[in-house]
Amino acid sequence: MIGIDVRKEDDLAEWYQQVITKAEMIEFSNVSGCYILLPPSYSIWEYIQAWFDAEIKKLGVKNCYFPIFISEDDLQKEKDHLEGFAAEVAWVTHGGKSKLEKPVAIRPTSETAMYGYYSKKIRSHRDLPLKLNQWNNVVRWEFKHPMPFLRSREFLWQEGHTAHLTQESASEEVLKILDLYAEIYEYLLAVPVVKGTKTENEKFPGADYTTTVEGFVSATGRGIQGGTSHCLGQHFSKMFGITVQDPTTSEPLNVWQNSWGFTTRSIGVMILTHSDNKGLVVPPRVAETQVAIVPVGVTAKTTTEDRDKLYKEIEAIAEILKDANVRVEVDFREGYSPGWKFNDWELKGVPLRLEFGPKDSANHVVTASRRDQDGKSTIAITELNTAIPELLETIQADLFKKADESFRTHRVQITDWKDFVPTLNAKNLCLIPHCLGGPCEDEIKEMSKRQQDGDVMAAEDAKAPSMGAKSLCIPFEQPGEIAEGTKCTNPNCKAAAQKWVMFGRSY
Ligand SMILES: O=C1CCCN[C@@H]1CCCn1cnc2cc(F)c(F)cc2c1=O
Ligand SMILES: [Mg+2]
Repeated sequence: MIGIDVRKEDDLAEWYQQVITKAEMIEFSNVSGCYILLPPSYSIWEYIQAWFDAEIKKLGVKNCYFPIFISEDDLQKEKDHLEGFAAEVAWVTHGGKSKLEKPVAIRPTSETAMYGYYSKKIRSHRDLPLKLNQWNNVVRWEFKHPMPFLRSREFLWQEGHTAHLTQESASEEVLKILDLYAEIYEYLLAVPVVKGTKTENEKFPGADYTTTVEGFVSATGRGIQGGTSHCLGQHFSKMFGITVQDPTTSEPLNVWQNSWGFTTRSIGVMILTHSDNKGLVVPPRVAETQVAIVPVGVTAKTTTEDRDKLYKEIEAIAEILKDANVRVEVDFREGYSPGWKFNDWELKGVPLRLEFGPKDSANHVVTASRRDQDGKSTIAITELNTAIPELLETIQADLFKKADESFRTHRVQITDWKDFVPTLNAKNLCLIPHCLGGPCEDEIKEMSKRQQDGDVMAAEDAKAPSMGAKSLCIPFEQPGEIAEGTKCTNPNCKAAAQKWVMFGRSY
């Protein structure tokens, strides 16, 4: 497989497509907006699943599976939140040749599939808290430009749906789940995120409030929603009649609910964050192959005996690494040069490559090359069982550090409106003192669509229809106090600023 023949900084869309196809992460299907997840990407999803599943089970969450089909009546049960989404619902209208009496929807999310059951199951406060999760797929017939992992018409996710006796119990869990989402990004994928609350404009209409982890694609300067944990309040329990008798007042009480979701979009954010012009870069914690060992110095002149001796030593080195719980592959493929093999492993994003040849054997060392940095180092074979795990940890930490520094420098505090659009155009997100008013946000989106005179549009902006900035979140970590009397940054808005809000163009 030849390498990537376009640069990330020159043509991001083409670079991204080449990385995911040449690293055999994705194959395109014959249905627009739907993609084949090949083993290299599915294995990353499995690492995410294994880690998160273990964590939510510690919280008492149980997995289940509800039907993919939702009756029209059930889907319509929750009208006001649906109205904004109706255009995305995929409907089944026929069974073979025969038209269905009533079309059934393919789940876009499972609230309306699950809460009828919740209403039956939850009779007394002793049935609370009820905590169910599904690992499944959902379909949303988006019309915006699809991008593998980031925006597809079918995607894999988990959706957690919990019911609680008290608002406190619900809101405590919402934040615990959000912390787990941030850990998936930062601990597993080495991707930095900002935790915060969605504004009224951007929250899930069916929720009291939505908390979110927001990522950043430095190549385009756009924000990206990475996972949401909603406090639904009593909205759905009133709609679906999920009530218990309050154990203290004996009055009927609508339960307090949460729902939280995390999707395969996270893999796309990881690819865009770390991968480079040599191809994919996979953080060690989610790399199926963490170390590839390539024999070197084997030429036509090498005797079969010497070659076999070298290969045996390589097998022994691989055993040392396996015993140290390192996921290692030896590359004895015939007919390919070491250089070809190096490029192939780099394309596939393997975090660490070891070379071993007659010279290394004579010196009892291996030669190590990190995927995330240029240069080579030698490691004594006797040190491998500790040095390799440490080096993988260092690679994981350095990948995060680099991405975190980049994200931090591209979150710019703005207090003067004249700086807002130019800062966006320089591929940044903007933190501004904001009044939190919805119409004001809409106006900011409009005003940031036009490029101010003389602004050189970034290459991809010139191509993509220029979009406005929307609010991404109200960061939990506010960058500072808002001085008394500070006005909203929108020059046409006379309201007082309430919070620092992170705005940006986004996916
Ligand atoms: O985001 C989550 C986490 C997991 C469970 N669901 C919540 C809210 C989902 C919000 N949402 C998001 N998208 C939707 C698309 C649709 F076509 C539709 F009918 C409904 C929705 C919809 O309710
Ligand atoms: Mg959507």
